[in-house]
Amino acid sequence: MADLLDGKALATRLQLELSEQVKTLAMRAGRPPGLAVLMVGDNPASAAYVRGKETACSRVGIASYGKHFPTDTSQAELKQVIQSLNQDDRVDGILVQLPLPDHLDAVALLNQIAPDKDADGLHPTNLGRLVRGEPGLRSCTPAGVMRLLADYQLDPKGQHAVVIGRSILVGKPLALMLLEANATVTIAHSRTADLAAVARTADILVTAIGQPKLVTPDMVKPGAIVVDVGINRITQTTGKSQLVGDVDFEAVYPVASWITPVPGGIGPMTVTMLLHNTVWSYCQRLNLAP
Ligand SMILES: Nc1nc(=O)c2c([nH]1)NC[C@@H]1CN(c3ccc(C(=O)N[C@@H](CCC(=O)O)C(=O)O)cc3)C=[N+]21
Repeated sequence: MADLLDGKALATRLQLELSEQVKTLAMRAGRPPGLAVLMVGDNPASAAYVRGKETACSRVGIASYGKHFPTDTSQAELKQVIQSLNQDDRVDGILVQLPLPDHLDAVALLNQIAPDKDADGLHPTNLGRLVRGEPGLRSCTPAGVMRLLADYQLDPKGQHAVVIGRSILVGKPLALMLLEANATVTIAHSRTADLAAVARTADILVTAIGQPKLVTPDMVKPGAIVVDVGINRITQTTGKSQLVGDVDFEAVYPVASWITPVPGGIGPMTVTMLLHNTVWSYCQRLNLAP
């Protein structure tokens, strides 16, 4: 029978700590930290996430400079907006909400963000720092996973971690962070032969796929730690919409030792790490000790 890894409770506690820290820092610096969130188009899920980020910013005293653009905004225009935010001294973090509409080249835009304002940690410079084990801005979702494990004193050292998913947003950076924490890491994905057998060897099983109920109990070693990064909105037979992860929670719960719920697991940790990154950039840029 598993215990819950309560991301929501930890996120609340960390955001409270951040708000105290920001109060003192802003007094010394004469201005609060600033985060610019760029959203293009009107995907309702993205709009909800962006609102969540803005609420969290105001909770901890970060000024948010949200910008919302119509779906048909051009690459050139967005590039210019990012360049002016790079120059804007009030802005310590810049985030481009993904996914972008099809006509836009997301990677090219992420590359425009000044690495010291890259709140999402997706710029090649920051991903390169992660590969080399140097300090830098770390991607928010994987950083949230690591912080949650650390808070529960679940040390990945010597453990076999299996990450299902190889995205730049989650799977790849998370595999590197687990490696940095001395886990033995396997990255599995849609072409992995006998995924169930690979998953079953995991002491720490992380899924970041975006497929409801992908992880069933036969894929989980008894006593494993299960971290569910999936965020899937499904419509129940009753017509109600519900947020679920990649793990068949009810069925896996009895097999695992620790498990993250969805909602209330990694989602709130992701937002908290974004705030943390913004404050970190602010301290670096202003030469403040945090
Ligand atoms: N550049 C970029 N960076 C991102 O970090 C990024 C992104 N684009 N695009 C979309 C994904 C998704 N994402 C979530 C963040 C918080 C919750 C979250 O807080 N979820 C709550 C529930 C929220 C609800 O009920 O809708 C929870 O899991 O408890 C979910 C998903 C960040 N993303």
